[in-house]
Amino acid sequence: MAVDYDLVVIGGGSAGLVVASAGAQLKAKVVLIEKEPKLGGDCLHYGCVPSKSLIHAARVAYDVKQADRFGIYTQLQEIKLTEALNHVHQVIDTIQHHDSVERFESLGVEVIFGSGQFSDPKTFTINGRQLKARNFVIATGSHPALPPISGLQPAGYLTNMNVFKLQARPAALAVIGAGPIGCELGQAFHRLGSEVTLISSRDQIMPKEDPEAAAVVQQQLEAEGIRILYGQRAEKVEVIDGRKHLWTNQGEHLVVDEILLSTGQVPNVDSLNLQAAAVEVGKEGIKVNEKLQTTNPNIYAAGDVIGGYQFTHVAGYEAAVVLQNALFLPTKKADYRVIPWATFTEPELARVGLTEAEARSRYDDVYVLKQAFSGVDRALAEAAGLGFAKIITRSNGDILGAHIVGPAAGELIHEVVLAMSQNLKVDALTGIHVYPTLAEVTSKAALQLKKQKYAENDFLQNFLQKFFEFRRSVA
Ligand SMILES: Cc1cc2nc3c(=O)[nH]c(=O)nc-3n(C[C@H](O)[C@H](O)[C@H](O)COP(=O)(O)OP(=O)(O)OC[C@H]3O[C@@H](n4cnc5c(N)ncnc54)[C@H](O)[C@@H]3O)c2cc1C
Ligand SMILES: NC(=O)c1ccc[n+]([C@@H]2O[C@H](COP(=O)([O-])OP(=O)(O)OC[C@H]3O[C@@H](n4cnc5c(N)ncnc54)[C@H](O)[C@@H]3O)[C@@H](O)[C@H]2O)c1
Repeated sequence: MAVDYDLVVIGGGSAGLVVASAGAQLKAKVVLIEKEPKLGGDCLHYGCVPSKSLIHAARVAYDVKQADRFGIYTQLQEIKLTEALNHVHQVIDTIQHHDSVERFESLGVEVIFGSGQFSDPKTFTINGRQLKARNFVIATGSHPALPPISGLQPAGYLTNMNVFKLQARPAALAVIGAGPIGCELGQAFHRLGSEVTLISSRDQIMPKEDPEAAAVVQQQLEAEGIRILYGQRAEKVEVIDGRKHLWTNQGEHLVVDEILLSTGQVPNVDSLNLQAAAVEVGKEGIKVNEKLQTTNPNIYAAGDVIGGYQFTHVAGYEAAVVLQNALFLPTKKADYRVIPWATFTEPELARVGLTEAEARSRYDDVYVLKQAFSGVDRALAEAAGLGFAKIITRSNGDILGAHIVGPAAGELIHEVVLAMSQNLKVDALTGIHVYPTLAEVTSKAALQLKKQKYAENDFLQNFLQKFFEFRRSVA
């Protein structure tokens, strides 16, 4: 049976845009469907871009407040949240040009706005049209989870979907959930003048991270004045005299002006009629195999909608895997061995590969190579000596993972990412680094393997001692 398209891509965000543009440039006939009136998805409109833009404004405010450390005395007169948010929206508008319909159409992609659904395993119906394609790609992303908190709905709450449209700064803000969204936005709002309480369901913030690295961020958040409630869950909310009263399961009672939810993301699958297409959904999202085929092999899925690593760069990587499999032979498997990510708090926290605990559960010969930023001259020059780099290796120098918490951690991690992706030994990171740079933290950490092994090797130390004694005696 002939079909109209090579690819129907559903969802115009990080994953869908890569599949659609690259597919069209490879001369496939591609249609892209987006339910919102703009392309770009969460990352551009409600996620990475607005959050990082607001974090930058917040950092400027913090630096101004801290300037007296360097003998610079200035008075911070006022912080206007709405003007900080203007910066956020200007950045979105600038990037939007790159994700414009015109640009995609000029690449040869047909763009349809609307919300459709599968009518059978080979047909997607939208705006009264039946689109038949050789392959489909579901890239519909995710939306914020709504935890079962009594009274939350009527009291009203913020999520990443509406927080960047606030018209006034909340004097007091409760942030429910201490994952990356809660920590990044909690610190940003606090620096912009809100009194912030972060509710962490665990006894540590950012539970997916190396505990020692997360503790450094935790220490900084608390030092700045953010209150963190540990091992507590928000349970009940009530509006009394115009303010939001929140109770936790430990009986803690907060009175705030706004509540920000950051309790995880849920895949966008409900309106697609996936049953008609024989596409199954699991606990985390659409079920896929290693080639990112759903339970219907002609339908692929990528990005947040399949759960797993919910990051823009992972969505882009999965899009590339899908593109190759859907347009050519389905032989490419997604490989998640070297996936980096960073949380853009200050200090930043970046990670790639295994944690120390994960590494020790798999191997007996694990080495932990650690270098504090307090031993990196450039970090001291910039008064940013908090944090460390930790590289996890095996005895033979194989790199299993790395965790960097400190200045520019999100940039610095890439040297380790390159080494891991190319299967280089940790020694490759000890090459000459420019002095004084923050990147020395990686080379100094990497050098620790040789140092630790030498410290363990009594035989070599004794041998060298005797060798030099002998040489002195015959000189
Ligand atoms: C506050 C926040 C900060 C973040 N910061 C970072 C960061 O710094 N770095 C990072 O790597 N990641 C970050 N992320 C995660 C990142 O935004 C997501 O992982 C990424 O956007 C996922 O891409 P996607 O293509 O799967 O989904 P999206 O980019 O959300 O795209 C999905 C698209 O599908 C559309 N859609 C949904 N349903 C339908 C339907 N039925 N029909 C048609 N279209 C539909 C949506 O409107 C959307 O345009 C952040 C997320 C949040 C919430
Ligand atoms: N810098 C980045 O790359 C970045 C930034 C922000 C978000 N993201 C992505 O967005 C995704 C979602 O982020 P997130 O922070 O919402 O999710 P998350 O799942 O990482 O963290 C949510 C936290 O909220 C807790 N929680 C759930 N219900 C609670 C309750 N009732 N009370 C208190 N705590 C509760 C959970 O236990 C969890 O620790 C992340 O997985 C990440 O991939 C990435």
